[in-house]
Amino acid sequence: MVYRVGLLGLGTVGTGVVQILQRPGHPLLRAVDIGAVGVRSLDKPREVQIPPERLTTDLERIVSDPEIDIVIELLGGLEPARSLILKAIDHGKQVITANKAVIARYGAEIFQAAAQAKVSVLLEAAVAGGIPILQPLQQSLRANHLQAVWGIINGTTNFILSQMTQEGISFEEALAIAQARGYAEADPSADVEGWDAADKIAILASLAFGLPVEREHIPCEGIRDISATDIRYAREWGFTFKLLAIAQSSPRAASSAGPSRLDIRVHPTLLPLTHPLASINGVDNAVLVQGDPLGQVVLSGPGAGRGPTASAVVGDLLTLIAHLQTGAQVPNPLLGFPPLLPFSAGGAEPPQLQVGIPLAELEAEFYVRVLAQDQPGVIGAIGTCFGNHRVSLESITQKECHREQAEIVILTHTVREADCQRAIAEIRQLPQVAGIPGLFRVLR
Ligand SMILES: NC(=O)C1=CN([C@@H]2O[C@H](COP(=O)(O)OP(=O)(O)OC[C@H]3O[C@@H](n4cnc5c(N)ncnc54)[C@H](O)[C@@H]3O)[C@@H](O)[C@H]2O)C=CC1
Ligand SMILES: N[C@@H](CC=O)C(=O)O
Ligand code: NA
Repeated sequence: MVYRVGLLGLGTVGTGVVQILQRPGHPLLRAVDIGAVGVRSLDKPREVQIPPERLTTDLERIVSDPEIDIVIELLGGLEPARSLILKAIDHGKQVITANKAVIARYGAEIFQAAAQAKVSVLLEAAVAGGIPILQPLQQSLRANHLQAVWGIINGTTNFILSQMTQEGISFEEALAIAQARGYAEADPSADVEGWDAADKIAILASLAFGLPVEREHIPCEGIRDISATDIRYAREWGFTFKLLAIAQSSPRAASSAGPSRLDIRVHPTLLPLTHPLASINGVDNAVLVQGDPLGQVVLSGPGAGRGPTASAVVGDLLTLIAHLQTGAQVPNPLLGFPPLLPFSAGGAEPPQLQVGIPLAELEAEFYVRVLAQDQPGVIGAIGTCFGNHRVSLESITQKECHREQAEIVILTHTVREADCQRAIAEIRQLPQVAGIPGLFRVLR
């Protein structure tokens, strides 16, 4: 039996998929025929050889072609990717995609359509590139009550932060390298602003906690405000910067009768150098899963790039073919979008989790860098502002002084974010203060 694949998109990942399929390392892949490849331009020079009659700009035709069994969507962006996936499902095709942006927003629609059409939609490549994480969450880890998923799940930003830390190169230089290596999204704002990590944590949380996660409800901050100075000071204090995506159940307050809440967010974070995620560098990603009775598991590896991402896509293809050969359907991973996935094994009730907690209500330690006139009493004035809002300080240090401006760096104890923000607003009003260029959460 031959399985005919229709490939949509022949960019970084699409080319990697063709390269694997043209030199198959697994006998099952010899049953795969690349029947059609949808591209934007027929004349563009390619790194892989595709018979010209199989290249087409008519992507609609591929997803409705009765000869095609499996559609692999590697276009990126929301449209036409979403419509093509839905049309492929409608025509009874199995679908593989790496498109987290589409799944995070339209997962419910897509998985409902797939359930109706009795086809599978697989997306291991969409989260953490080459690291197998969706399958483990769906199967090997299912016996647990999952409590937390913390991830470094954007390769571009982890690469940029690592390069700025280790090589001392600028943000722009590091981003240009990440783009040249094929890590970044077509619009790298999605990486830099944290939107791509938010798409991925929406998918992970939906799967881990078995409930729908509205993408817009995820507070999201990117890495643009992290300067080389902050990286250096953080290092001196034993911390490193990471763009963390967090999803964790947060027990309800004793006074509240409401449901427990799902704390879900993306933001730059200072982690102690001893933290299990602190040593994840370069384009690598890592996902830390905490559950009961499991404890903690960390899966790490290459999170972006041609080879690793294509490896995940072709892994899904193998899973699909193995199932098709026995007539079985691969269980769809994301039925948690509508809350159908049980929270734990054994048919327990789905959790009553309210999704999203405003950042102001959360607690963290904070790193703050203040620029102020180098005058007697300025540290005292800053300390008083923090004290006025019940923000206790672990450390307040004057660092370097440039043209009579001192850099004062503060590390708070664990405080409510709203209190810290009120203190910061008051500090900004001090006549000696010129600005607060650095304000970041510290998690341990
Ligand atoms: N590059 C990476 O490291 C990773 C990428 N992904 C995802 O994989 C997907 C593909 O990413 P890349 O290969 O990096 O992107 P890319 O931009 O290198 O490739 C996309 C290709 O699709 C083509 N395309 C886009 N819209 C089209 C249309 N309407 N008609 C015909 N062709 C069209 C583009 O011309 C381009 O050649 C995206 O969803 C991305 O988020 C996921 C994990 C890692
Ligand atoms: N742009 C993404 C690609 C993989 O998902 C990233 O940098 O992680
Ligand atoms: Na993956």
